[in-house]
Amino acid sequence: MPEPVLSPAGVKAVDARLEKAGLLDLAMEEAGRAGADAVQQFFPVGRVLLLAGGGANGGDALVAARHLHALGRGVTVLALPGKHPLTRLNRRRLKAAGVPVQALTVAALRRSLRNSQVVVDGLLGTGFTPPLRPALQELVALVNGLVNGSGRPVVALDLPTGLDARVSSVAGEPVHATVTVTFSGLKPALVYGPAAHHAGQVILADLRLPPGWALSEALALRPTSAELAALLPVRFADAHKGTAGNVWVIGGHPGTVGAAALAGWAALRTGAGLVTVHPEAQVPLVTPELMIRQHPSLLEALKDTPAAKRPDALCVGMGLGPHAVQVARQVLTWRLPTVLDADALHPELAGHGHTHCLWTPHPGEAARLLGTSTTDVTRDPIQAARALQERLGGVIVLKGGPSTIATPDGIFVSRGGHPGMASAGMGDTLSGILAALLAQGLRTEQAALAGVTLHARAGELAGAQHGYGLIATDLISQLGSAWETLKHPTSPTAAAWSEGVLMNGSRNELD
Ligand SMILES: NC(=O)C1=CN([C@@H]2O[C@H](COP(=O)(O)OP(=O)(O)OC[C@H]3O[C@@H](n4cnc5c(N)ncnc54)[C@H](OP(=O)(O)O)[C@@H]3O)[C@@H](O)[C@H]2O)[C@@H](O)CC1
Ligand SMILES: Nc1ncnc2c1ncn2[C@@H]1O[C@H](COP(=O)(O)OP(=O)(O)O)[C@@H](O)[C@H]1O
Repeated sequence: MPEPVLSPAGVKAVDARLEKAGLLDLAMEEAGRAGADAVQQFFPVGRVLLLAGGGANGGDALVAARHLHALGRGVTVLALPGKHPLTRLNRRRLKAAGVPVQALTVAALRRSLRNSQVVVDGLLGTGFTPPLRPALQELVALVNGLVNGSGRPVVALDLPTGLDARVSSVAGEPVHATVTVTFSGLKPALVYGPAAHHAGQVILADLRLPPGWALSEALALRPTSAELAALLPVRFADAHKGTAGNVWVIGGHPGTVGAAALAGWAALRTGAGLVTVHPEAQVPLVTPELMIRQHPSLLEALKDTPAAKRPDALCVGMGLGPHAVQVARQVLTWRLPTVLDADALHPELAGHGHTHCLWTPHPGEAARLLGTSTTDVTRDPIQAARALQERLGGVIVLKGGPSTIATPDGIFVSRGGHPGMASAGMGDTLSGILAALLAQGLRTEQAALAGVTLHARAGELAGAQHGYGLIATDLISQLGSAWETLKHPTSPTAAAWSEGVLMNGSRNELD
C-alpha cells in the first residue's frame, strides 16, 4: 500500500488517540527502537549524541539512547527538563540502564558535538508550535552549524525540530536532518517542500501497533497498483479509432500554440483514437496524426457544433489566450468530461462547472482561483485543494511535486515524478493525458488518479534518460512504457522501471 499521509488535523489527533488508548508507552518504546535501528543501519560507526526535549519527542530520544547503549554504541545524552510523564519515566529507565543524562545547555552541546559522529534530534516533534523560542533557536543553530558544516549526519525523530508538521512552509531555521524516522504516518511537512527539504531521507517506522490504527487520520490511501492496473482500459481486438476515444484540445494562441500541440500529442500517446486541436492560431505540425482545425471564430464554431459532432472529452485552456473564459463557458454547457487548464482556470468560471470537470491548476493558478496568494496555497496544499473542490466542484488536481488530488470523496497525495519535470509544457502534457483517459471511459476521479500517476511514471522513465534536461516531448515519448509498467506491474518493463527509480532516487508510491 502507499504510505499514509496524515491530514493536517490528523497529525495531533494520532498522538491524542495513542494517549487515550493507553498505547503511548508502547508506542514510545517502538519509536525509540526504530530511531536506534535507523542510526545502526545508516550510521553504524562512532559516538551518538542524543538531544531530548521535554515532550514525548524527547521521550523517543531517551528510549533510542537506551537501545543504542544496549547494542554497545557509545552515547551522550543531553536533555531538557522532562515535562511529559513518559519522558520522565524513560529518563529514569535510561539512568537505571547505566547511561547518565546531562542537562542540555549551549556549553554542553558545544562540547558534546565535538566528540560525536552522529546526532539524534529528539528536541521537538508534532508538539511544536511556531515560532521557535530563542533558547531553542540557539541550540538548533549550533546543531546545524557544527554538525552539518562538518558533514556529520543528523537523524531526526518524527520530524526535524522547528518544522510545523502540518504545513509545508518553514519559519526560522529548522534542524537539517540527514534521515528522518517518522511515526504513524507521513506528516505534510515531510511530503511537501520547502519543509520537506529539511527532512533528508524519510522512513516511516513500524510501531507494531494494531494494523491501520492511524488510517482514520490519514488522507486517502489510493490508488494501489492493483487499482491502477484495473483502471487502465483494455480494448477488444476489433477496436478502431472511433471507439478508442475522441478528444478535442481547445487551446493555442499566437505565441503559445505549442501548449495545445503538446496536449494533443500526449492525448494520442495515451491511447485516444482521434485527437483534434482547435486553436486560435496556426499550430505547427508536431505530428501528422494530430488533426488541426482553425476557425475564423473559435467561439462561433463551438456554438455551432451540434451535439452529434462533439467529442468524448475536452481539454480546454492551454495557451488559449484572452477568450479562454468565454470559450470554456461555452463548452461547459455541453456537460462533457472536460479538463480545464491554464487560461481556463479563471475565477469567473466558478459556478459554471459540473461533476465531469477536472480542474488542473498549479499553485499560481490555484491562488488566482481562490483569490489568495501563491504562498498561502503552497503553505497548505491540502487545504487549498479542498477549498478549490468546494468552490468549483468536480475534481481538482493541484499540480506540483507532489500533486494533490481533491475529489468529493477525499484527498489523495500523488508523490511520484522526477525533478526534471520542472520544465515548461509538463502541465499541458498532463491535460492531454487526462483528456485521453476521460475519452476512453474513465470517470473524472479515476482519470485524475490514473492520469497523474501515468504522467509521473513517464516522467520518471524519461528522467532516467535525460535528468534535469528532461522536456515535455521526452515525457510524451515514454507514455507507452509508463502505461505498460502500470498495467502489468510484474512485467520486465516494470522491473526495469523499479531499478531505474532506485538508481535515480525517485519515490515509488505504489504497493
Ligand atoms: N504519533 C505517534 O505515533 C507517536 C508519537 N510520539 C512522539 O510524540 C511527539 C509529540 O509529543 P508532544 O505532544 O509531547 O510534543 P513534542 O513534539 O515533544 O513537543 C512538546 C514540547 O515542545 C515545547 N515547545 C512547543 N513549542 C515550542 C516552541 N515554539 N519553542 C520551544 N519549545 C516549544 C513544549 O514546551 P512547553 O510549551 O510545554 O513549554 C514541550 O516541551 C511526536 O512528535 C513523536 O515524537 C511517540 O512518542 C510515540 C508514537
Ligand atoms: N519536481 C517535480 N516532481 C514531480 N512532478 C513535477 C515536478 N515539477 C513539475 N511537475 C509536474 O509537471 C507539471 C507542471 O505543470 P505546469 O506548471 O502547469 O506546467 P506548464 O504550464 O508549463 O505546462 C505538473 O503536473 C507537476 O505535477
